[in-house]
Amino acid sequence: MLQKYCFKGAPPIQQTLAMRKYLSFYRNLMDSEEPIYFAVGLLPCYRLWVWLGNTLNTPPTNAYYTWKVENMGKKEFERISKREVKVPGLLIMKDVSIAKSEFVEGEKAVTKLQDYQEDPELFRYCTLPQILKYVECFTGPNIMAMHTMLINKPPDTGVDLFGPGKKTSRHPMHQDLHYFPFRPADRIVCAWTAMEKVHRGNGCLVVLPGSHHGTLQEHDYPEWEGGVNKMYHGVRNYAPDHPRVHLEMEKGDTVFFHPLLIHGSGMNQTKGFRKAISCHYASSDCYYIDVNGTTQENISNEVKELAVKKYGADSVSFQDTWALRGRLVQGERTSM
Ligand SMILES: CCCCCCCCCCCCCCCCCC(=O)SCCNC(=O)CCNC(=O)[C@H](O)C(C)(C)COP(=O)(O)OP(=O)(O)OC[C@H]1O[C@@H](n2cnc3c(N)ncnc32)[C@H](O)[C@@H]1OP(=O)(O)O
Ligand SMILES: O=C(O)CCC(=O)C(=O)O
Repeated sequence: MLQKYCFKGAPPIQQTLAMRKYLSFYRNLMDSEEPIYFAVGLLPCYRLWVWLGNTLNTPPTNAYYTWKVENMGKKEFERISKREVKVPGLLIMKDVSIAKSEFVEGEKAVTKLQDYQEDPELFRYCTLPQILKYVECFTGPNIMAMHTMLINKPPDTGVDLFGPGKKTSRHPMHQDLHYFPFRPADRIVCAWTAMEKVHRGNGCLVVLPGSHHGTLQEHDYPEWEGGVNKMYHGVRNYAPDHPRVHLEMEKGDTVFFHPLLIHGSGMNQTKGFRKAISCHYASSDCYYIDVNGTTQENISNEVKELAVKKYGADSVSFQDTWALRGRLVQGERTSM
């Protein structure tokens, strides 16, 4: 363990007065009280770790970076999934194959946290300098975090929980620009970070290289027998023989991609959940467009319907749903 945390030899740490007091407090508690008091006594420590994690600027080269990423983001995901914290505006989405099941609970029932921008712990991802330094190359200095997701791709093997291999964990091939009523496309970029090793077996991202040089295509629900998740539209026509690249990634690896890039993800054939966190950024100098009469009208209607149903916002426009959710992460909020 000492080696794992990069200690060389026995650490020459001497107890200070404060440390002695701290330890003797716990020792007394253990000696004189029921075990539950000890557990309660440790609670400030639980809060302290989170505070330390948030306060320390730990770059990916630091030996504790992986530990921190693993413990902070995943812990917050668990707390949200168990409804221990309630985050304003956040949608907790279940996979379509289990949406109506009462038997799957907690984090196993959650396929995606949509719009986590009001959760300080998760939103810290969108503000990481290590990410923003690349984002800025696309957006310029005024940066908005427009769309945030933590994706918990469920197993789709047909084992116990999810029925006989419905393949609903797949994400159809699509272009993210289909969802966005703002332009120009070249000032929008997605950062997608693997929260664990992702590979073909657990449904890594699949991309059609070069497709971002094309135009926005018509999207709709694919005709999948096992059902399709809400708003998982796919490109209607793309050349089936177009070369594909599977993005196999290590935990913490991040890919940045253009909103016209045709991409999706495969089915998760493992028994574990495949987690990734993402943010779509746009320059705050972008401008909103009217999508009525365009191929984006179908998604615009679905999003407005959802805004009415979930938030009672019946006069909200498609553009407003984005303006309300967008958060400035760097520079000035000029037009978005
Ligand atoms: C003012 C601010 C406004 C904010 C608006 C927010 C807009 C979100 C916009 C998303 C933009 C996405 C941009 C993405 C770009 C990247 C590409 C994607 O990820 S693309 C993908 C992006 N797409 C999204 O992220 C979708 C966003 N999520 C949602 O829309 C909701 O989670 C929900 C409606 C699917 C379920 O709400 P929930 O409260 O849990 O459920 P209920 O109990 O209310 O049940 C209602 C009915 O829905 C059924 N049902 C349940 N689950 C599913 C399912 N998975 N599939 C299908 N159906 C499902 C359920 O069985 C019931 O049916 P019935 O009994 O009435 O027959
Ligand atoms: O994480 C995935 O499985 C797919 C995510 C995706 O396609 C997207 O964020 O646009």
